[in-house]
Amino acid sequence: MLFNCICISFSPADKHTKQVRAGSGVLEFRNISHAYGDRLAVENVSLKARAGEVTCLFGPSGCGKTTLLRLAGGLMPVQAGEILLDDELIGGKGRDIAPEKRAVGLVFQEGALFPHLTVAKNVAFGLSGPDKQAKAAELLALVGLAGFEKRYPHTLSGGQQQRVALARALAPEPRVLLFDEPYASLDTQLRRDLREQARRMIRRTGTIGIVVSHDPEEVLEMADSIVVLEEGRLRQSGSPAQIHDQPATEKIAAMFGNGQLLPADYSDGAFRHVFGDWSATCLSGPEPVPGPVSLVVRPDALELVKDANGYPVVDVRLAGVTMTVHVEAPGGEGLRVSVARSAGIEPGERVRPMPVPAGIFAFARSEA
Ligand SMILES: Nc1ncnc2c1ncn2[C@@H]1O[C@H](COP(=O)(O)OP(=O)(O)OP(=O)(O)O)[C@@H](O)[C@H]1O
Repeated sequence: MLFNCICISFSPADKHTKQVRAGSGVLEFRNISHAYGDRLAVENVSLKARAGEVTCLFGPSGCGKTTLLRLAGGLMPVQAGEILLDDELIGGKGRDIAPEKRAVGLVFQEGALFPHLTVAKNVAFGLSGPDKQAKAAELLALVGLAGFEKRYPHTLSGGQQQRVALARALAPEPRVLLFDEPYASLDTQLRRDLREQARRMIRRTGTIGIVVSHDPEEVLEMADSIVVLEEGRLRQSGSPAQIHDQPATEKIAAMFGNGQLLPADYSDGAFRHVFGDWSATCLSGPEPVPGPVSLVVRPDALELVKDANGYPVVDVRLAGVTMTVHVEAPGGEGLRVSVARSAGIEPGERVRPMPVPAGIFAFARSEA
């Protein structure tokens, strides 16, 4: 994650802008590897981000997301592999185009605005020509901040500052917009509004949007395409639906959809575990080989059957239109189950968690 980095780099709209705006631009990472000293942070990553779309780089802390973003922005030279913008080499093979010549805009966490400049001057920074103030005003209106031109950053809320940062990044009509966890410090509703706004602007302007995030909810909401990284390697890429519905690994299955890991043994078409036996009809994806498996169980992939011989409900929490019921196995293992509020389940009752058909993921487990 890059913090408080005043680093908006771009070049004015160039001959390629029209092409990108028409929706044909692609930013491509080809076999990118990057090491800090002798420590490999990114290993042989290839991906394409397309114009008018949001591509989210997703993964746990330290998996290499920011490193890829910095390489795309030209903030570090490419050590191995190539970065191409519309088939033109911009980084790699000894050719590293300077950040200010890349037509790339960066949006970071709070603190990215120039504190001594008004909102309008922040947005117009880097623009030239007599109409730059008019253009700044137009962009501020687009991000819902008409009338804020003369204010200074410290008089704005965090969300307003981020909208100014978005307007400023968009001002020079960059071909690529890079976002590094830009809304991480803001409250949920504001984050949702700002994501939506950034998404609309990227679509409308035909910009290539790349967003770094470790928040699965944010990624599912914002992305057209998700790239999942683990320890510097690309683990899976695809649409939000593909990543959510056909996760390639146990970790990905668990990260999206609040998955819970449940060790089980698979044999004779049934999974045996601390909450009883489940038939293999619960399985989403390929059948595992018989033996130890890890089941990934999402709270909304289970139903609760009231059963005096079942497992105790130890807690019930409100979760919007649903309730989250915590069920406990004899050994203390817990399972969260999402049920309708009308289900009328109370702590102390006994229930049996049963999977909905095709709702559970199973992955081979090496240890017995
Ligand atoms: N300047 C640096 N010097 C040495 N190691 C670094 C440097 N920057 C990053 N790293 C290391 O490289 C790896 C990848 O870091 P990177 O910042 O790309 O991860 P990230 O996925 O963006 O993490 P986060 O979500 O925490 O920001 C980490 O192990 C990190 O410690």
